[in-house]
Amino acid sequence: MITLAIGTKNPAKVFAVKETLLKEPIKMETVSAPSGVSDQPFSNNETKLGALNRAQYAREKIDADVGIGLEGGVYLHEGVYYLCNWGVMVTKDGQVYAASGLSLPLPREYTTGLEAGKELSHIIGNDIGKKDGAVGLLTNGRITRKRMFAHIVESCYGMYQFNQ
Ligand SMILES: O=P(O)(O)OP(=O)(O)OP(=O)(O)OC[C@H]1O[C@@H](n2cnc3c(O)ncnc32)[C@H](O)[C@@H]1O
Ligand SMILES: [Mg+2]
Repeated sequence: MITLAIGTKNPAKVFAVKETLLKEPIKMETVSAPSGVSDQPFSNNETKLGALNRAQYAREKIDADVGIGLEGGVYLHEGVYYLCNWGVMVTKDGQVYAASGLSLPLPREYTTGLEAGKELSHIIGNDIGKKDGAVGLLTNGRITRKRMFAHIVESCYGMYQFNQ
């Protein structure tokens, strides 16, 4: 049995981790963890760093064997803003497993607010980040934030297992 610290209280992220790793010999605990980056990350680098910071903070906070952080952001590609999503898993002995997930173009109507410094979840409203996410909205409910992050969690944990 290993212990895993989940670096967020956001239900979409927490359930993505808990449901994915349900059958594994893991004791899971959620920890409110700061990302250490902007509330609205603006690049893949910044988004990935936010996930890493949350994973490390959460793991250290409860001295767990493993920590995981998940972070959403946007980046500019060929003049269009895309959503991006990253997960990072860290271990007590310094292993780091990072994976990125679904990336989708954002419609122009949302990007004006982003450029004015607003957070995407505040532009869309309705607590979207804690529910189906922008990915859920833009895929007409087919790929929810939980499902998208579950894929990332599965990938990080798979890489962790492969290396034990
Ligand atoms: O910080 P916590 O409490 O964990 O939850 P959060 O919803 O703020 O999650 P992030 O910091 O990872 O998200 C960064 C921003 O992107 C927003 N967002 C919402 N849905 C998204 C999606 O599908 N992909 C990327 N970013 C999304 C999110 O609400 C934030 O404004
Ligand atoms: Mg946030």
